[in-house]
Amino acid sequence: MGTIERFAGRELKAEQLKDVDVLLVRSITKVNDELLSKANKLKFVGTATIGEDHIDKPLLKQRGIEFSSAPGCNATSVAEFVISALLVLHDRYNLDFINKTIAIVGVGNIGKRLLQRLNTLNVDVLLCDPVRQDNESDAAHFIDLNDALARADIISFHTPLTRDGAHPTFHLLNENNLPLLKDDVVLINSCRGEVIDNQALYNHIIWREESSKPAIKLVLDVWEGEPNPMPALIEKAELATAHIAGYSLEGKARGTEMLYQKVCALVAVPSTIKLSTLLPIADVASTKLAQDVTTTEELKKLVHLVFDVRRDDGLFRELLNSNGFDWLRKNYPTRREWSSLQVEIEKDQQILSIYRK
Ligand SMILES: NC(=O)C1=CN([C@@H]2O[C@H](COP(=O)(O)OP(=O)(O)OC[C@H]3O[C@@H](n4cnc5c(N)ncnc54)[C@H](O)[C@@H]3O)[C@@H](O)[C@H]2O)C=CC1
Ligand SMILES: O=C(O)C(=O)[C@H](O)COP(=O)(O)O
Repeated sequence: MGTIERFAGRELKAEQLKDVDVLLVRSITKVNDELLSKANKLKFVGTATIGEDHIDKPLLKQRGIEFSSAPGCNATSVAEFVISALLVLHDRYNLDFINKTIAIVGVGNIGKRLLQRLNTLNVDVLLCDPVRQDNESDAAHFIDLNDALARADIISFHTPLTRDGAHPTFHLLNENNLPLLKDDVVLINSCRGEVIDNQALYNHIIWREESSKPAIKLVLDVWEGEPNPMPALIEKAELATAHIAGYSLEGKARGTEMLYQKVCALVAVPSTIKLSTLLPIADVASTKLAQDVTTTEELKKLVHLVFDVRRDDGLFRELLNSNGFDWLRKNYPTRREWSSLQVEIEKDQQILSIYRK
């Protein structure tokens, strides 16, 4: 479709965009006025990500530059990251999330996929999404944030990072509402680090320790100040990872394919490459069970056969200081989604692909 020049995500300079028609980025490239100051021919900006907070969209609109992100591309990956993490906590503390109340804050593509999986397991779920609540007629099933924080045993954040509008999410969880959390709460953030005030969270953790209160069980994939997360907060996390919740092979490939389709349309070239032909067979592509999955322990074995987040937590703690946050993400080992595993239930000779979607 044209000449391709590659660049390191954080190092792109304005001068490199002179005479460039199409710019394709990921989340670590800030597309702003300074970067586009020499972009004299730019027609399209694409980000192979769900999040758009690194893109100055009003600027692109004002300059007549078309834009596309990759909505939902790695939503399944994040939802499966959350359940993999919850199953680690089951292993460590016999914490059976299936019998707990889970609040999903932000019920969009990721929140809905997480809800779908939790519904399959008959988990009691609370939903908080004031934007949808404002705009949908049947909004009765949404509750407000403070209610969710006070009632939930497990809270998982899946909002965009926004600083304006009716319901901004910057520091959504902060020193004012952290005290609402239950004593034995599990707190998961795999959306954007800035949605939780990290300093306030750390201060709250220390306050709990000094008050001999139970520790929050913390699962953090995203951090304020990336690529330099707060070391003291890492130490307090049950599971700490380098912004990889969306890093399944399928998720990355879907994001790339979505931009490929957009650029093909832009330059009026037929799209000929199909994602499905590019994905390799998973290392563990099939397994046999004597009977269907009926316990959390059995579910844990199956889910962790595909992806056990302790692998990524171990790499993060081992290599962050020597190799760095960006290196961990750039060298992320292959990880697949549940749909890559076919499960044969011997009992009744059925071939099931559990969790196909
Ligand atoms: N850690 C990772 O690797 C990844 C992180 N993400 C992050 O997760 C975010 C969510 O992804 P999706 O669910 O696909 O986006 P989405 O746009 O489909 O859903 C976001 C939902 O949050 C809701 N929301 C907005 N403001 C809110 C508020 N103040 N309180 C509660 N809900 C609010 C929206 O109404 C929407 O329903 C992305 O914007 C991105 O920042 C996404 C993919 C991977
Ligand atoms: O899709 C999103 O939004 C994410 O947070 C991705 O995980 C970002 O991945 P990179 O673009 O930082 O590789």
